[in-house]
This record gives sequence, structure tokens and C-alpha cells, in this order.
Amino acid sequence: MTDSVLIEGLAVEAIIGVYDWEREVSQRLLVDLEMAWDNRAPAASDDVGDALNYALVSERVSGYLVEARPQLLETAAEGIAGLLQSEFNVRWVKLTLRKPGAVPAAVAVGVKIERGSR
Ligand SMILES: Nc1nc2c(c(=O)[nH]1)N=C([C@H](O)[C@@H](O)CO)CN2
Repeated sequence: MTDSVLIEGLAVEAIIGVYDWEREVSQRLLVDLEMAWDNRAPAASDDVGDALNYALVSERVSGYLVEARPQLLETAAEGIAGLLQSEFNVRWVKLTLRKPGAVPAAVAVGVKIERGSR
């Protein structure tokens, strides 16, 4: 089963970073998610209750990042993957988390992880 639900470029303003000044100001994060989901059931029923609701996932991921206040992108990425698996029953996720303002000479820096199996 190779179906997915996508969220790309989800922008979140959150406290994140290892330096003292980063604990005082919010910074922009961009989240890309590819989540395995069998889309045949929602396609047949035309019922969002059968779908992986990308609006609910976006809201939960944004809330998590604001609440968690992690130091590292790695910690944030692992936390997002964990909540997708435990709360939304996502079996496999590929996640990219970018911090566009972190290195001025770079367009963005970030991490990419893949968790679970399809
Ligand atoms: N692999 C990582 N390297 C760095 C991180 C990070 O989260 N993961 N964070 C920082 C600082 O917080 C940086 O973003 C400040 O510019 C440095 N390296």
C-alpha cells in the first residue's frame, strides 16, 4: 500500500533552539509530512471520518511545537513522529523539519526522519 496524505510547508512560530537568546523569541519552522494512509476507504465513502484529516493533523502538530519548546530540531521531529503514530494511527511517516532563519547564509537548515513501516 503506497497511498499517502501530505502536508507541505506547514509554518509554525515556536520557541526552539539551544542558545539563550533562542529561549526568548519565537522562530519560524516549516514542516513537511508524508504519512502512509489507505485512501481507498475515504474515496469510497466520501467521508472525512475515514480519511487522515490533514486539518486536524496540522492543528495538532502546530500545537505540539508551540507547547514543547524543544532545544533541537531532532527532538521536535521525533515528538511529531511519535504523536502521529500514537494519536492518529499513522503507520509510517516521512518528516522534514526546517528552520529557515537559523543560518543566514542558507535558505534553510533542518532534519529529515522516517519512522515506522508501510
Ligand atoms: N543538528 C542540529 N544542529 C543545530 C541545531 C539543531 O536543532 N540541530 N540547533 C542549533 C541552534 O539552535 C541554531 O539553530 C541557532 O542558529 C545549532 N545546531
